[in-house]
Amino acid sequence: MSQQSGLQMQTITGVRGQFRDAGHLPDGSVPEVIGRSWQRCASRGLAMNRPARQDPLGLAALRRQRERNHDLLRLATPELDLLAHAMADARGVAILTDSRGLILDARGDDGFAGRARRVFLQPGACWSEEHEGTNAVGTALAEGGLVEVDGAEHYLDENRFLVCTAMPVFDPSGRIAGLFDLSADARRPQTHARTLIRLAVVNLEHRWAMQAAEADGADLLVRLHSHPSWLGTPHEGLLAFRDGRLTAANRIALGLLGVDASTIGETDWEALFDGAMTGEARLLHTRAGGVPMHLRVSRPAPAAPRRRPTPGPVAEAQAVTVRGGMVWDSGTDALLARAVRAADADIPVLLQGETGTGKEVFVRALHRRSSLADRPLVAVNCAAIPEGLLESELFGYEDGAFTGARRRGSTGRIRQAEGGILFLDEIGDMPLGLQARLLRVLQDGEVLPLGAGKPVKVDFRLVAATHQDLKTAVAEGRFRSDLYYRLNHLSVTLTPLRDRRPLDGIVDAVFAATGAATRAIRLSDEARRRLIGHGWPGNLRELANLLRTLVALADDGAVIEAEDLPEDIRAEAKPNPANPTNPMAGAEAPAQPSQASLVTPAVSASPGPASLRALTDEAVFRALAGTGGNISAAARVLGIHRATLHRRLKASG
Ligand SMILES: Nc1ncnc2c1ncn2[C@@H]1O[C@H](COP(=O)(O)OP(=O)(O)OP(=O)(O)O)[C@@H](O)[C@H]1O
Repeated sequence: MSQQSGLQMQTITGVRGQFRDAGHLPDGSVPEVIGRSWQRCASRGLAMNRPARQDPLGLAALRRQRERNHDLLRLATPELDLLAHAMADARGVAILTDSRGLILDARGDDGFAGRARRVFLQPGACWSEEHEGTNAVGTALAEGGLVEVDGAEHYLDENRFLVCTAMPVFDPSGRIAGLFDLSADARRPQTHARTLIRLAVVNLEHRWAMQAAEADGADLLVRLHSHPSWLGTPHEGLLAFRDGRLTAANRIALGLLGVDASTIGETDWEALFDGAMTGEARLLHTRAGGVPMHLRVSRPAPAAPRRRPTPGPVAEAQAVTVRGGMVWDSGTDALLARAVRAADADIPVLLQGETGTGKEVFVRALHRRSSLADRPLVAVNCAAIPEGLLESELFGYEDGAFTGARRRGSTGRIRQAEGGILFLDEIGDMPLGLQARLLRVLQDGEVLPLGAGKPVKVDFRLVAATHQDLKTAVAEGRFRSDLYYRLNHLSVTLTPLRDRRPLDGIVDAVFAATGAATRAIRLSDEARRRLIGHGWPGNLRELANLLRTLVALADDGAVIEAEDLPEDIRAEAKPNPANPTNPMAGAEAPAQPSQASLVTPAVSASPGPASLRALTDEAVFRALAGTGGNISAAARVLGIHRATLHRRLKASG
């Protein structure tokens, strides 16, 4: 996304005026795609100054729409999770809509989500051009491709505070099935939205085409590209045939063949290729355009074989479930059920656990399952906000409360959580002075914004989390005992990964949640044993990051071997499922364990320069998403200099 400079802003404001008053749009004054959209809006009689007007669906109706788009929602979850993670830090939201622009899911920064709701950028609202004029969602659907709408390029005056990038998702029959959108405040630079969204769409469409080939009983799967080293990456073309007839394709394949979606279900091999359907790897010419294409032909991967049950009680082996891409062992599931009951009964929940055990994931699941699912969840990481800012961030301030305050004051995060859940992460890091103020809010049910004369009533449920041992912090005088007792009504401690059971089931489920099976990627028995025997000082974060990266970097059909694992996991002498002697067990985890070594397979396994580019894109996407879009952190994860990463993003953005 580009951020409009002050000058551009003035110019476009002038252009808006001319267009509104005289219907005149000077050549080159706005991007062509924006100009076309403004013309469409004007011809529908839409006025630029029309106030936000929407009638978002209620919960039951929205649920029905979500059920109707069940395949899209299920398949898009991993990408939406990653995009939401990136947007949480970029202070924006990631959105998934249906094919008409109805918002099915919106996640990311809660503060921005609150502002977005004021213009109905929220689940249940429809952002087609008919409803909202020029906007990334509606305009990308109208144009059928990636569209960015920045600030005053929005048609309605009210939407000018937004900068949005959107791209439609095509299903394997070539129809628009939905769309990803990244929206944020137009004043914040969002430099990598285009790259993130493109990679998300390419990944999703590739996975969808693979699944469709399997589900439709295709007897032939064809991967194609003009350059052979792109084969086996999400950037390859995919075609599925049954009895010689084309039954599914991804958008890349249609583009490479120079045909449109109407050929799916209608055309056969001979109409597409200038050569017979024989052999496994071939170079054939396309009928349309005669371009030479490298093909890899295979039978679609059969459903992944079930593992033989591992020793141990059957009930344990079944006690791992995957929901929304997250993995729940029955022990943690039972803790979640208790925490939901407590939150529903307005009992504060205190969540403790080592770093990476999934505390934040737990709280988001708690919110979704609780009776407050349609109310706000406002998350504040007390360790991430500088001490001097935390007070105003939490409690808000009145107009002109202090120098530098935004003119119109700020409600503060506590009041934003009104009617919902306030999640105070890393509460052990809250300075003592603020602990006293927070205690007062909890006791009195009212908050006094900075510079305000009188307090404001508040009503919210509290969930607090920390990786510190709060009892010790109290004993050492770093945490107020009265606040500790106030928070600690229901205390939930998330078990470190090394002590969770069944650990083999968790490793298998986290691996399955990466979507490995749809690309026929397997773990060798030795690699799996090593993973089960590792001490996992970084807990679920370390396991999930490692498996996602290994799968992203592997070729389709590959077997991930023990040699592909990072040095510290490979080097562990005696794999042992319970791993009680692991020297790292119980130690404070490093901030980003093993991550420098994660990228090794990307380089060593890459088959060629073009393919390396695709794999790098994938690794960059994962690293950015995994670090909330933070360039420096992503560069560290990838083991490259941040300037190199900037350059790479510019090149692909
Ligand atoms: N139940 C789960 N299933 C699969 N992956 C998970 C699960 N919980 C956590 N993860 C992975 O671990 C990462 C970190 O989770 P989360 O941020 O919730 O941990 P945390 O305990 O809050 O960590 P910290 O204390 O460092 O803030 C997630 O982004 C996800 O990749």
